[in-house]
Amino acid sequence: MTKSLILSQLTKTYAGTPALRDVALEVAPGERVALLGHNGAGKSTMMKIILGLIPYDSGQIEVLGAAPGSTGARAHVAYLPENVAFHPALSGLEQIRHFLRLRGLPASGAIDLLARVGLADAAKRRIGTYSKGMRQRIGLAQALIGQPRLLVLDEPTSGLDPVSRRDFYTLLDGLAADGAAILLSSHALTEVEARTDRLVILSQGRVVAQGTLPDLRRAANLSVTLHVIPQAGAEGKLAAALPQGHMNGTGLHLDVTQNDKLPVLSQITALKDLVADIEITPPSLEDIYSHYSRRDGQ
Ligand SMILES: Nc1ncnc2c1ncn2[C@@H]1O[C@H](COP(=O)(O)OP(=O)(O)OP(=O)(O)O)[C@@H](O)[C@H]1O
Repeated sequence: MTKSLILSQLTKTYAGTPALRDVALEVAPGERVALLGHNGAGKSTMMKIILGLIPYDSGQIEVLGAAPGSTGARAHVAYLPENVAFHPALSGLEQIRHFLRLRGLPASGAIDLLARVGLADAAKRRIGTYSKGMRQRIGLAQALIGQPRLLVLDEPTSGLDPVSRRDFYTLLDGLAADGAAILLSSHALTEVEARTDRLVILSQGRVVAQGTLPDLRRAANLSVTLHVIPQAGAEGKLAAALPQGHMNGTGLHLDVTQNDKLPVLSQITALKDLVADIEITPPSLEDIYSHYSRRDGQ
């Protein structure tokens, strides 16, 4: 399948300070990819290069089979910047009509776009009276103009409440199901874990990990937490049988490596007269993210 976005060996330096180093990344049609990274990791720089807003030093980049910023690429790429700013005196409807006219499209499509982002009722109110989440949704309506085939979204859910976030991801699911490729940056690890297909972790301008969450979890080989809840009165015997753990208020806590997980679990199951229950907690995305960021000297 032809990829919607291909970056290879992409390098960018600002006045001697490297912002992207040898970055390789591909996004396929219908794929939702989350770009994660600490402040200053290079996420916005990568997005601006994809949009053709700033030049890069070396490497290759193909956006929908064309050069970034070329007419061919721009016709089908949508961008939602981190801080969207609109004219406060215009209503939502006037603003979207204006964007449609700029793209040479009929202004009559504005109300449908506003309805898709849940702003139909507020369409005639001035943007100056909108909440931050509503302004973000105007930005999203603007990004949906012209049925884009690649969406580049810089922290699109920052400032949105939980219900608006869920609605936003539902909208993205529909776009991806129709074949749009989506690249979004975020610091909200839990939500991207659930709502995207692949994670790319940038650290100091380098891609330090990419894959599905299970891929990253396996590669990071972080420990799994086991919480063993003793039968009433069996706390002492359980602690003696599993000296590698430590007792806390509700049970015995053990951190085990992936390799030790099954042997330790069978050791615990053999103690069934002492054990009431076991809870197994795999490493979270936060743990995995810190692991890769630390590995790169953070
Ligand atoms: N115009 C610029 N001139 C000089 N340095 C810049 C410029 N823009 C970005 N940088 C530097 O490039 C690096 C990458 O910045 P970038 O904004 O791409 O990071 P980011 O991952 O988007 O960060 P954040 O999560 O804070 O938005 C940082 O060290 C930043 O200081």
